Amino acid sequence: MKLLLVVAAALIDADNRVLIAQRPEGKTLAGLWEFPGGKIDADERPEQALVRELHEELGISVKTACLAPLIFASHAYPDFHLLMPLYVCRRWEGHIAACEGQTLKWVAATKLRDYSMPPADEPLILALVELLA
Ligand SMILES: Nc1nc2c([nH]c(=O)n2[C@H]2C[C@H](O)[C@@H](COP(=O)(O)OP(=O)(O)OP(=O)(O)O)O2)c(=O)[nH]1
Ligand SMILES: [Mg+2]
Repeated sequence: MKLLLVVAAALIDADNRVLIAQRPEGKTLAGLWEFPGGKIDADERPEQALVRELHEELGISVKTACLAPLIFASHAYPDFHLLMPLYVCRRWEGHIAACEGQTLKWVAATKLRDYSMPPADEPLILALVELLA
Protein backbone atom coordinates (compact mmCIF):
# COMPACT_ATOMS: atom_id res chain seq x y z
CA MET A 1 0.00 0.00 0.00
CA LYS A 2 1.37 3.36 -1.04
CA LEU A 3 0.83 6.19 1.42
CA LEU A 4 0.33 9.56 -0.29
CA LEU A 5 0.85 12.69 1.76
CA VAL A 6 -1.08 15.71 0.51
CA VAL A 7 -1.71 19.07 2.20
CA ALA A 8 -4.78 21.21 1.54
CA ALA A 9 -6.17 24.56 2.63
CA ALA A 10 -9.62 25.93 3.28
CA LEU A 11 -9.15 29.60 2.48
CA ILE A 12 -11.93 31.58 4.18
CA ASP A 13 -12.96 35.06 3.07
CA ALA A 14 -14.55 37.91 5.04
CA ASP A 15 -18.03 36.47 4.38
CA ASN A 16 -16.99 33.06 5.77
CA ARG A 17 -17.02 31.48 2.32
CA VAL A 18 -14.57 28.72 1.41
CA LEU A 19 -12.48 28.59 -1.78
CA ILE A 20 -12.72 25.45 -3.90
CA ALA A 21 -11.07 24.67 -7.21
CA GLN A 22 -12.15 22.35 -9.99
CA ARG A 23 -9.48 19.79 -10.88
CA PRO A 24 -8.43 20.32 -14.51
CA GLU A 25 -8.79 17.75 -17.31
CA GLY A 26 -5.96 15.25 -17.48
CA LYS A 27 -5.42 15.07 -13.71
CA THR A 28 -6.70 12.26 -11.52
CA LEU A 29 -10.24 12.97 -10.28
CA ALA A 30 -10.64 15.57 -13.07
CA GLY A 31 -13.79 17.69 -12.85
CA LEU A 32 -14.20 17.22 -9.13
CA TRP A 33 -13.99 20.23 -6.79
CA GLU A 34 -11.22 20.24 -4.19
CA PHE A 35 -9.44 22.30 -1.62
CA PRO A 36 -6.29 23.88 -3.08
CA GLY A 37 -3.09 22.04 -2.20
CA GLY A 38 -0.97 19.15 -3.34
CA LYS A 39 1.63 16.55 -2.61
CA ILE A 40 4.35 17.07 -0.03
CA ASP A 41 7.83 16.80 -1.57
CA ALA A 42 10.37 14.55 0.14
CA ASP A 43 12.36 17.40 1.68
CA GLU A 44 9.42 19.55 2.80
CA ARG A 45 7.57 20.19 6.02
CA PRO A 46 3.79 20.01 5.45
CA GLU A 47 3.19 23.71 6.13
CA GLN A 48 6.03 24.64 3.80
CA ALA A 49 4.54 22.43 1.08
CA LEU A 50 1.17 24.11 1.47
CA VAL A 51 2.69 27.60 1.26
CA ARG A 52 4.40 26.50 -1.98
CA GLU A 53 1.23 24.93 -3.44
CA LEU A 54 -0.88 28.01 -2.63
CA HIS A 55 1.67 30.17 -4.38
CA GLU A 56 1.85 27.87 -7.44
CA GLU A 57 -1.90 27.33 -7.78
CA LEU A 58 -3.33 30.67 -6.61
CA GLY A 59 -0.45 33.15 -6.76
CA ILE A 60 -0.81 34.18 -3.11
CA SER A 61 1.74 34.41 -0.31
CA VAL A 62 0.80 32.75 2.97
CA LYS A 63 2.76 32.72 6.21
CA THR A 64 2.96 29.35 7.96
CA ALA A 65 1.73 31.08 11.15
CA CYS A 66 -1.55 31.79 9.31
CA LEU A 67 -2.21 28.07 8.70
CA ALA A 68 -4.33 26.50 11.45
CA PRO A 69 -4.82 22.72 11.38
CA LEU A 70 -8.50 21.75 11.36
CA ILE A 71 -8.87 18.06 10.52
CA PHE A 72 -7.28 15.40 8.34
CA ALA A 73 -8.56 12.99 5.74
CA SER A 74 -7.43 9.36 5.85
CA HIS A 75 -8.94 7.64 2.86
CA ALA A 76 -8.25 4.40 0.98
CA TYR A 77 -8.30 4.97 -2.78
CA PRO A 78 -7.95 1.85 -4.98
CA ASP A 79 -4.24 2.42 -5.69
CA PHE A 80 -3.03 4.47 -2.70
CA HIS A 81 -3.97 5.61 0.78
CA LEU A 82 -4.41 9.36 1.12
CA LEU A 83 -3.39 11.15 4.30
CA MET A 84 -4.32 14.82 3.95
CA PRO A 85 -4.32 17.43 6.70
CA LEU A 86 -6.65 20.36 6.03
CA TYR A 87 -5.54 23.78 7.30
CA VAL A 88 -7.76 26.82 7.67
CA CYS A 89 -6.34 30.10 6.39
CA ARG A 90 -7.99 33.51 6.68
CA ARG A 91 -4.99 35.70 5.93
CA TRP A 92 -2.83 35.90 2.80
CA GLU A 93 -1.08 38.44 0.63
CA GLY A 94 -1.80 39.01 -3.04
CA HIS A 95 -4.79 38.56 -5.29
CA ILE A 96 -6.16 35.05 -5.75
CA ALA A 97 -5.76 33.88 -9.36
CA ALA A 98 -6.32 30.58 -11.17
CA CYS A 99 -2.66 30.03 -12.04
CA GLU A 100 -3.16 26.50 -13.37
CA GLY A 101 -6.28 27.13 -15.47
CA GLN A 102 -8.53 25.72 -12.78
CA THR A 103 -11.99 27.15 -12.10
CA LEU A 104 -12.26 28.78 -8.66
CA LYS A 105 -15.37 29.33 -6.59
CA TRP A 106 -16.16 30.89 -3.19
CA VAL A 107 -18.85 28.80 -1.52
CA ALA A 108 -20.64 28.89 1.84
CA ALA A 109 -19.68 25.81 3.89
CA THR A 110 -23.29 24.64 3.95
CA LYS A 111 -23.34 24.75 0.12
CA LEU A 112 -20.20 22.62 -0.36
CA ARG A 113 -22.36 19.52 -0.73
CA ASP A 114 -23.73 20.95 -4.00
CA TYR A 115 -20.27 20.42 -5.54
CA SER A 116 -18.86 16.99 -6.37
CA MET A 117 -15.72 16.54 -4.29
CA PRO A 118 -13.38 13.53 -3.93
CA PRO A 119 -14.70 10.92 -1.47
CA ALA A 120 -11.84 11.68 0.94
CA ASP A 121 -13.25 15.20 1.44
CA GLU A 122 -16.61 14.19 2.90
CA PRO A 123 -15.57 14.42 6.60
CA LEU A 124 -13.73 17.67 5.92
CA ILE A 125 -16.91 19.35 4.72
CA LEU A 126 -18.64 18.48 7.97
CA ALA A 127 -15.78 19.98 10.01
CA LEU A 128 -16.00 23.21 8.01
CA VAL A 129 -19.76 23.44 8.42
CA GLU A 130 -19.30 23.11 12.19
CA LEU A 131 -16.41 25.59 12.28
CA LEU A 132 -18.26 28.24 10.28
CA ALA A 133 -21.78 27.68 11.63
N1 LIG B 1 -5.41 19.22 -3.34
C1 LIG B 1 -6.32 18.31 -3.01
N2 LIG B 1 -6.13 17.00 -3.31
C2 LIG B 1 -7.09 16.15 -2.94
C3 LIG B 1 -8.28 16.55 -2.28
N3 LIG B 1 -9.06 15.47 -2.03
C4 LIG B 1 -8.39 14.40 -2.54
O1 LIG B 1 -8.78 13.23 -2.50
N4 LIG B 1 -7.20 14.80 -3.10
C5 LIG B 1 -6.25 13.91 -3.74
C6 LIG B 1 -6.30 13.98 -5.25
C7 LIG B 1 -4.88 13.61 -5.63
O2 LIG B 1 -4.77 12.21 -5.67
C8 LIG B 1 -4.05 14.13 -4.48
C9 LIG B 1 -3.49 15.51 -4.75
O3 LIG B 1 -2.64 15.38 -5.77
P1 LIG B 1 -2.42 16.50 -6.91
O4 LIG B 1 -2.20 15.76 -8.17
O5 LIG B 1 -3.43 17.56 -6.90
O6 LIG B 1 -1.07 17.10 -6.39
P2 LIG B 1 -0.32 18.37 -6.89
O7 LIG B 1 -1.16 19.59 -6.66
O8 LIG B 1 1.02 18.30 -6.21
O9 LIG B 1 -0.28 18.20 -8.45
P3 LIG B 1 0.86 17.65 -9.42
O10 LIG B 1 1.98 18.64 -9.32
O11 LIG B 1 1.21 16.28 -8.94
O12 LIG B 1 0.16 17.66 -10.74
O13 LIG B 1 -4.94 14.21 -3.37
C10 LIG B 1 -8.47 17.92 -1.98
O14 LIG B 1 -9.48 18.39 -1.42
N5 LIG B 1 -7.47 18.76 -2.38
MG1 LIG C 1 -2.94 20.39 -6.41
